Amino acid sequence: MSIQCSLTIAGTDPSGGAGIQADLKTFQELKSYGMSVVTSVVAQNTTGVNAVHHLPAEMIQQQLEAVSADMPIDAFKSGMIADKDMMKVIADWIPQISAPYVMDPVMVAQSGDPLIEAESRAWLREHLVPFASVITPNLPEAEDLLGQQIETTDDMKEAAEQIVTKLGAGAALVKGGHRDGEAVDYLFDGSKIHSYSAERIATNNTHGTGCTYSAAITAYLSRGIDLPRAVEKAKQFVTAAIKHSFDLGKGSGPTNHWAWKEEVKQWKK
Ligand SMILES: Nc1ncnc2c1ncn2[C@@H]1O[C@H](COP(=O)(O)OP(=O)(O)OP(=O)(O)O)[C@@H](O)[C@H]1O
Ligand SMILES: Cc1ncc(COP(=O)(O)O)c(N)n1
Repeated sequence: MSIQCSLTIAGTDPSGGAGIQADLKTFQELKSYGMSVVTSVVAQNTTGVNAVHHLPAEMIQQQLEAVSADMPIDAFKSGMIADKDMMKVIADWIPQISAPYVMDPVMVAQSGDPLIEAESRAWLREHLVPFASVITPNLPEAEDLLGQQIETTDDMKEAAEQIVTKLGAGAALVKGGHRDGEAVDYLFDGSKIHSYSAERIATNNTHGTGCTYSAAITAYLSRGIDLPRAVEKAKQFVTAAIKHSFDLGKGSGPTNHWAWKEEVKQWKK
């Protein structure tokens, strides 16, 4: 039996809704063998972040080498990369890997807690973004990357295009989760804009939606599905996960990684 493999390079969430834990659940659901390199151990739950312990860059390098020396990597993603030293070892490692790279440029948790050092953002933009096959910023992250405000639909499309043409990413998916109305995301794939729309679900349980979405794109890419279609399928996956999210914890609850199976049955009817 042949199996494709996905790797996540990210921080942890012991409450299981975001970070590495969300990524591995998503890979498993989408039939890609899941592997992980931990960047930071984060003591967090649905209400916020209590403490963070960053692993030494050397240890991240050792994990990357351990996994890539032995295992096939058909696609990989990154989430929380807190500082420049970590970014550097990842940037040095990437050229050996010939697989699609999905970058979720995680900057703050939904609770507002910062997950990346302010002074390392420029390094990420200049040295890591150009390696990304696709980058998946939410609106505040896209604003930070480009240093400009994004308000209208046209601004979002233009931002996706500029992240490719000015910052050098292969493709950019600007997500509209933080706007009102329909949840619409725009992908610029280097030649055209694709839009992905879903009903906005009235829920507070959106902890880890960005992690789940980028992990789903990674899993589909690992299986050889092309980017516009991988995003389309990942959007269906994350929408189902939000729609059937769990009222767990006292804050913003986690999404439901099993829900897509029920939804798929509905779509096929
Ligand atoms: N209430 C909602 N209803 C439907 N779709 C949503 C909702 N909130 C977010 N989404 C969708 O979920 C995906 C993740 O988007 P979002 O902009 O929330 O990412 P994010 O802010 O990076 O996530 P995170 O909360 O993990 O940081 C996008 O496809 C977005 O359109
Ligand atoms: C380790 C880690 N990575 C990413 C997020 C973002 O997820 P959210 O914005 O939903 O809290 C998080 N909370 N923790």
